[in-house]
Amino acid sequence: MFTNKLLTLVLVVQPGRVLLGMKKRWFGAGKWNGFGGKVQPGETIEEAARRLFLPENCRRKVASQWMHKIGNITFEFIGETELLDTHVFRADNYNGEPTESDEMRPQWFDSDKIPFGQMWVDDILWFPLMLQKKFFGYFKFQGHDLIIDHKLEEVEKL
Ligand SMILES: CNc1cc(N2CCN(C)CC2)nc(N)n1
Repeated sequence: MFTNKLLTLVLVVQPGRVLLGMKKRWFGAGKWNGFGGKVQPGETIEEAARRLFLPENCRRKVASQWMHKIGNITFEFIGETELLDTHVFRADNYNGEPTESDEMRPQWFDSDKIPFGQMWVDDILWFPLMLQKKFFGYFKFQGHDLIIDHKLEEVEKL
């Protein structure tokens, strides 16, 4: 019935600010979001998260525990048989200078000025959880802007 697409999402949360990127094309274009994409065959979810977040020249220099898993959100879109199994990471010790790519335009936001009006509508629901706990989420979407059902629970372990 459903197939599962493995995706990553990396958020950099520092005291008083969060790094987001404006998606410039394809799925989710025009929305601020964390950084991520598809997990390729043969790589782990963590490897994909690093590959998609860190530029090539930084990967070797960054320790593996540099990012840690904080959430797992499954997105279902009515009428589609592919679930988006999104693994969320935090990379708080990031002290690089984010650079624009053809996919994303990075920008720092004050924690109390997150642009939820220009983000996926689920984000306002789970962002508060990512600050201190780990969480499981499930969001059923009608189109791209309407959540018709969702579950969200904090967990000790993912
Ligand atoms: C459908 N709602 C979504 C999708 C989403 N995605 C889906 C696609 N990904 C590559 C990145 C993350 N991210 C958020 N924050 N909300």
